[in-house]
Amino acid sequence: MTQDEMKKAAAWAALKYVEHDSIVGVGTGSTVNHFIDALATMKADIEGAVSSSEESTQKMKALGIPVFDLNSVNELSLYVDGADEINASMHMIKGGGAALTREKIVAAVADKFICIIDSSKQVDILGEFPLPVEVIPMARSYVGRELVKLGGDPVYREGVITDNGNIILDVYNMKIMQAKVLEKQINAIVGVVTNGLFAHRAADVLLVGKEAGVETITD
Ligand SMILES: O=C[C@H](O)[C@H](O)[C@H](O)COP(=O)(O)O
Repeated sequence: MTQDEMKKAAAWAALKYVEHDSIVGVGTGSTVNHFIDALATMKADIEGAVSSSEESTQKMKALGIPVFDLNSVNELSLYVDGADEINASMHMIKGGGAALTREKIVAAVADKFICIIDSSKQVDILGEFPLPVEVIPMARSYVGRELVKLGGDPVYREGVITDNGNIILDVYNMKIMQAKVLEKQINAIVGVVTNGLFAHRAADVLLVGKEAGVETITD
């Protein structure tokens, strides 16, 4: 099985959590793209989706899945998204595709977060994958200096502007032992919109695509 086939297997396994007539929170990325393909097969059975990025919105609209503004939705039973890394506490690093802020917002509203990954994303310690931080452009240098004080090596992601008009700093060389603490510390830096640690809003169910099939892990 290729890595993409493992992503696809995990993504299709998430379909069974989708409730009849519901509005589904949809993440962003190559794994979620498989989920959107899967969701399209039951579009007549759901009300629609709330999207976490322009990329996912375009794909869903092209497949005929109605996309709702989050402000018009009172509750979401489900949010389905991938991750760049996830540990045994279901804490994640996300934002490899620069969609972290909208993902965090939609995930915050949802009752249940289903994380879909291939097995390469499971780690013992978070931080091998550089931690994305969305930053207001004029604060880039200041936030960079503050991130160095926290022990990281921030690198400006050249040529990337988020859906919210901001920039991304990727923080290298962080061995993240206390994800909740670090998530808060980084978010407290003025000029940071949010960071890609999802520890306060961790995953509830993890679906891992593996050679042998899809493993389900619950918190
Ligand atoms: O900004 C992007 C998201 O956080 C993605 O969920 C994450 O990067 C995983 O993406 P992929 O499924 O492409 O590995």
